[in-house]
Amino acid sequence: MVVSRTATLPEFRLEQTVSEALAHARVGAGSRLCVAFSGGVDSVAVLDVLTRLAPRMGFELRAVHVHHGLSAHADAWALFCTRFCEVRGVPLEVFRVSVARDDPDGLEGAARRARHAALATIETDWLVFGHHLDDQAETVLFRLVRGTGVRGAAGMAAIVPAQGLGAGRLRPLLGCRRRAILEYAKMRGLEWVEDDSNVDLRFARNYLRAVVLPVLERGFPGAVDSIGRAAEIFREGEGLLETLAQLDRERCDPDAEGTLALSAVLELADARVFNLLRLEVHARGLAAPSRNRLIETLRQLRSAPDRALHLPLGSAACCAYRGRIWVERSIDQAFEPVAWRGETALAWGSGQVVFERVVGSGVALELLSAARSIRLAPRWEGLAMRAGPGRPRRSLRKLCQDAGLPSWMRSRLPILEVDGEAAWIGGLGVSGDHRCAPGEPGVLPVWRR
Ligand SMILES: Nc1ncnc2c1ncn2[C@@H]1O[C@H](COP(=O)(O)OP(=O)(O)OP(=O)(O)O)[C@@H](O)[C@H]1O
Repeated sequence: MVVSRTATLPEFRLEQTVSEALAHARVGAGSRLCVAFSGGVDSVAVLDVLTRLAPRMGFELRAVHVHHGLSAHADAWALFCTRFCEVRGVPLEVFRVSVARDDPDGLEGAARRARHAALATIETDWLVFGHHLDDQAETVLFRLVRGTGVRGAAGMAAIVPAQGLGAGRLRPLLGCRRRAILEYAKMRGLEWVEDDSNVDLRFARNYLRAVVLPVLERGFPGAVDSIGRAAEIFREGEGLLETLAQLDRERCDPDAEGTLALSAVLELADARVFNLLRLEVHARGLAAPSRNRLIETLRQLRSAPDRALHLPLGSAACCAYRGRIWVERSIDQAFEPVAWRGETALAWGSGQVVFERVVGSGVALELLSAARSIRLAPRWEGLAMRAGPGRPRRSLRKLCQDAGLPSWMRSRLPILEVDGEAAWIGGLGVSGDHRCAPGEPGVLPVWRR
């Protein structure tokens, strides 16, 4: 969505901005909206506008307030939110979260994480936030000074459609200046609360908001608008880079396991390899790797394309083995056993294991139906398996050596454990004792990394 920006904002303009954003997101009769309601002026303004639009547009409206329990005023804010919503007949839910004071991300970061985790549990079509253009500029600057790429510099999106089970996210005021929202709130005679932590300059974001941005705007009038516009251009750029990465991915012979042909990857220009690896990392929900790590990874891949490699990429790792390359969560993840009750797929680390129904191959369905316990598990003490019918039982270490699997892969292999026995091992195959006879129905696990 292209964000429309307004310098001065009489009452009707704010309402128009919000209704345009709703129209872009195709919010209409029957849509469920839930305002993330802090009680601050931004979410107060959003909730006020939406309360007036709801009867006209026919959407359902409610609100949620997250009580962090950090400020001495936290109870008073929750009470304010409750009253504000009561008067307008908007159902409000108050979530209490606990925030660790010694979190490595700092208090601010930990509170944000706890808030987002609570909001992610809300069942609604759209979560609506009060972020505005000044917030956008602050976010972009914050990321730039801390180090970011095109995705980070794109700041926040006005519309983030729902993915999977989660709600979509709407920021209908993203094109409005903070002062225009204040003006609106005063004109409507609204009340709001001021978060005392917003003035604490020890917090990096507050310092940017209260000190850096005003100085910048004095020297460069229009700086906030320019940063907002740049963010939109970065967002377009991000979309194009993603498209390019997807095209490159297709050229690199992707297989069902999510691995790519290393030779095809190495034919790409360096910047395209970095772009492709960034997409692979992002697709697994992991933090973007630093540029230095990407440069080092590519250097090693180019200098030893035949070696089994496990190269750190921040919270991810780039793995190369027998001409294939893939990205996965870095080695320090813990793999926990998980029961299989016939699901079509189970998560495994940053990937998953998909269970395909087959005939004449895979694990015999008859054995699975008669089993008392079936789990997907990491290796266990004394684990042994026959690589084929009539073959000797071999330890996991020996099986991996026979198959040329590097030792760093052993701890992460998914194993289908049927009544305490390995029936299938990811990367190695189906056990000779569990294999399906020709013409018989079977289940073939496929490990997508
Ligand atoms: N305690 C809260 N409960 C519910 N919603 C909240 C709360 N705090 C903030 N929000 C929502 O998040 C929006 C942005 O708030 P604020 O600018 O304080 O957070 P931020 O930390 O800068 O942003 P973000 O959480 O998106 O990173 C608010 O307008 C509101 O919609």
